[in-house]
Amino acid sequence: MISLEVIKKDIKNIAEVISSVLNVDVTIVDKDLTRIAGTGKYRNKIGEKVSLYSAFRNSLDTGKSFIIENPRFDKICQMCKGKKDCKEFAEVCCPIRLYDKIYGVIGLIAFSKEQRDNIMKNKKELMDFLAKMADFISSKIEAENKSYELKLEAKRLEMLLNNMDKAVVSTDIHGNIDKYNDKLKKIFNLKDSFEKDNIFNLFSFIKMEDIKGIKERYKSTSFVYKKEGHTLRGIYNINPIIIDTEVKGYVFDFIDNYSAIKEFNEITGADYNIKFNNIIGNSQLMKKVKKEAQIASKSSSTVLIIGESGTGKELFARAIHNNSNRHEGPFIAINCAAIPDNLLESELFGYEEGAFTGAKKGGKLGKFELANKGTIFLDEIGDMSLHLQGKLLRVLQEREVEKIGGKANISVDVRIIAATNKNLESMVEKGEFREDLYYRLNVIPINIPPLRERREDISLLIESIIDDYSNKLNKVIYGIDDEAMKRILHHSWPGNVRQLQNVIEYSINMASSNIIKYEDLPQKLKDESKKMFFNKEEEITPIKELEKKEIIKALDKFKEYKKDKEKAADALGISRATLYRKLKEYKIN
Ligand SMILES: Nc1ncnc2c1ncn2[C@@H]1O[C@H](COP(=O)(O)OP(=O)(O)OP(=O)(O)O)[C@@H](O)[C@H]1O
Repeated sequence: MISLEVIKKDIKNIAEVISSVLNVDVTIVDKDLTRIAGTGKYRNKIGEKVSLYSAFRNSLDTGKSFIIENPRFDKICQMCKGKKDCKEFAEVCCPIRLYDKIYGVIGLIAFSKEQRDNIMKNKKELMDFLAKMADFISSKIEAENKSYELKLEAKRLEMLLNNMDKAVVSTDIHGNIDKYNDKLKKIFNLKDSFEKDNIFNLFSFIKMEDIKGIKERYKSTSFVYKKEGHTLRGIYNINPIIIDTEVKGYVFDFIDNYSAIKEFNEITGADYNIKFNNIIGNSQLMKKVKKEAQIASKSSSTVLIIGESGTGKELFARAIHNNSNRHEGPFIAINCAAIPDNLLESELFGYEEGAFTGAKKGGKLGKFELANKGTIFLDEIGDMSLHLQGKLLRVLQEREVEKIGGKANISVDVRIIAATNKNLESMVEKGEFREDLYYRLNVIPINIPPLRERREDISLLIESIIDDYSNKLNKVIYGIDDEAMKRILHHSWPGNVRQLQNVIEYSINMASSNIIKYEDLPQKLKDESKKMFFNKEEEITPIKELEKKEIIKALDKFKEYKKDKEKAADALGISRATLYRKLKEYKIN
């Protein structure tokens, strides 16, 4: 809510007009009872506060207009401290209102009988006139409010624009620059005079034909900007400003390569922060692998990670990147098996505008370009076609990328980590994988052992997975009982850690107590246990151990009952006395 002070020049003029028309003294106060305008005797008192118990206060509080015909005797005057010395013959108050808010009061004061008679003669006309004057002031307030709101909005937008990660510029339909943010000047290194320029002159990679007729956001076109030794690569979008189906202008937003990579990583939900201590495993085998990977992280040579599916190959690749001197650069992962060959080529190497039918305007940045100064993780490299293997080999040898349809090669500074669950050596023998590429990739091989070869790690992994998933699933699970653990330890874990995660997630869902029990495990795992019962290879459990386990199970089952021991003995098919004897024998409390 603005104060009348803001429009005091107008208010003073209005006070003078009223005074000269009605031949009485005029005072106009704001909502804090500060005199904003005054005529005659009150001219010298502008800026002072009027009495807290005055008629003005009454008008401000009630929002009503009134005439005090008999000052000192009127009800309103009873609280007034200046009552005794009051020289007024009459007083009129009219609030200044805009919608439901009162901004101040116009007051007329008669200091002579003649002035009072004047007021009393034309009461109605006078009140109408004052109401009109109050409305006039209100309209000024409204205009001022609007201009204040506009200023505030403009400031807000300016702050928003300048705090954006993207560089932004808006133009009219002819491309004349209108507004822009600080980031635009910064990333393109622009001189002040650029504002008078036209977007097509400023950025030659944007063509008038590109924006003509576009009715919706034109997305992710890559650009290269070169001027006076300053080069910038990135992606831009064109957003038409549409009002009532008509295009009125455009907003262009730009992100540089580095931000594009960050955006890419956010889209894929990549976890940036994997470190070696996030990789669980204390077995001798894992300790050895972690040590090798730590050494590899300090080198820039190519790493080939070999391991079955779900053993943590990507986890290792991320930890290597995060522990390397490239950790501030991007980590770009791409699964070579998940993308059809022709698309994989443009994903990896990008293409120039017009490289093929259907190619996007402005072309496309490849993952190698995006990974510049960072690491590219080529997962499932064994699934890459021989044609792409050849292109990849060239990148490894020349450290340059050849874009599809590109005239010049682009040099890149990328560390390559490849991974496979296939036996590349036998693929080489069969002619399915290029031998030269295999040797280029296999500079530092890291073999991740499958879970079945490091069963010592299983309980640690389970602990961490339980922590993780009970949080995610909002359940309180403290651990796993011996029987369930034994079953898990005997499983062959073809899906490795990923499969273990699935089994624990399932069991946490099924668990009806705070401990995962055998019955909570997936049926497939339990069925295997039955099969194992008949398997001669399996170790034999001593009868006494089986008996002890069944007794514990029965006690646990009936622990909530008053006659728990009696019920447990019944279920076990033994007498209570025998149960007590066995509890003593097996030292069960
Ligand atoms: N040692 C480990 N400690 C903690 N979590 C692990 C470990 N190994 C694997 N994981 C987890 O198991 C899952 C699978 O790991 P990851 O994707 O790294 O395996 P991968 O070998 O790359 O699998 P694929 O070959 O199928 O791509 C992930 O959720 C990962 O966090």
